[in-house]
Amino acid sequence: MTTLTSAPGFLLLEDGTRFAGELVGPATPTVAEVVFTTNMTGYQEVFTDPSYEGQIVVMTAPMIGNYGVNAEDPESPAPHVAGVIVRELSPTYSNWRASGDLPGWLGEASIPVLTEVDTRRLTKYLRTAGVMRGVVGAGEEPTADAVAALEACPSMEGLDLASRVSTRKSYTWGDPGAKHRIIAYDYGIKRNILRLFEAHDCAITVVPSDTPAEEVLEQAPDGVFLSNGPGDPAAVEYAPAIIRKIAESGVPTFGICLGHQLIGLTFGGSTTKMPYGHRGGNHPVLDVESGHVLITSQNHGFAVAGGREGVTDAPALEVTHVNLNDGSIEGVAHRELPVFGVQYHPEAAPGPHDAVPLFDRFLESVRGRRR
Ligand SMILES: NC(=O)CC[C@H](N)C(=O)O
Repeated sequence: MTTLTSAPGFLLLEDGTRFAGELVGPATPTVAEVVFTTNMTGYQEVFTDPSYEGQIVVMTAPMIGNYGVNAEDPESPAPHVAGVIVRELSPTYSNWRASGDLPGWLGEASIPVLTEVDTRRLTKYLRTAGVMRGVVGAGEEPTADAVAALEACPSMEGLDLASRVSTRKSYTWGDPGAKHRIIAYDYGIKRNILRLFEAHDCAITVVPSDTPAEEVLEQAPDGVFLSNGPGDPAAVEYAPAIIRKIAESGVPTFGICLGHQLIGLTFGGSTTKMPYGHRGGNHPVLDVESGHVLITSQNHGFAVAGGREGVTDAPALEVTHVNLNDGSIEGVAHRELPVFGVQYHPEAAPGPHDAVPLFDRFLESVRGRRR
């Protein structure tokens, strides 16, 4: 068990609002966009989800760390969050799966944790004022270097972080003899997506985010997957042209989160930054066709522009899912091509499994195309 050593620390938001806490981990100022997630469990999955690259995550669950960490839960090889803010960081843990403690695991990755923070006040503030950049640092008062670092921190809008986290080399996942061959564009892919494809009898080749469409089509995949990922979707400027070529070839194409947003951009739509995004495991989503409501896992700060009536400037797409809290677009499908995307996370990890059948829906279109 790591002995927790903490010193007074602070969070300073870009509008000057300050929150006091106790800093565990590196004392050098850490700057990033400050967002909150309402997941009650699954902190290791959250911290390793590449879509959280470049973000300091506030956990609204009041105690974090009490079941430790293990080798199976990470969604990628290492944590991606820039920092973590909690009400209480548990000094002890207990779970039959645990192989270590959370502070030690975050410490190894040099990720600061600001604990003893009034996370309820902070979350309510971000919900009203909107998410913004912030700096976490050591001391009772923000130091000059922390303020300077905050001023130099780029805005999330316009940032292409997907290219930063994407694999540099392609790799395979699953049994090479599996029934279906899927090529997955990696903008920041989560392991549970790969696991679910594997469980659906797929062999997956994961390719870098800028792989030319021709290279993918040459391999005659049964389906193409566009992954989740961090940053501003509109900043991944090379992606829409690639996706258009793949989609127009008739290969079934499925996108999750960033992948879904890129489908929106490919067919003429735009994306907008949301005031505070959707992050958590309890977001109600209406499946427009069936009228069923799914409780979904979410993690995004941008959305495809439009609403239930349609995707703005993209008449080729129909809206298949909408968020019941704010009416935002949660799913789109191409009216003629076998292409669809969802804003939420059917792979969960963490979160509810209501939407897992979407993988079957994708594989139905894959099978439909095979002779
Ligand atoms: N999980 C994701 O793929 C997130 C997509 C995008 N980075 C957003 O914040 O909206």
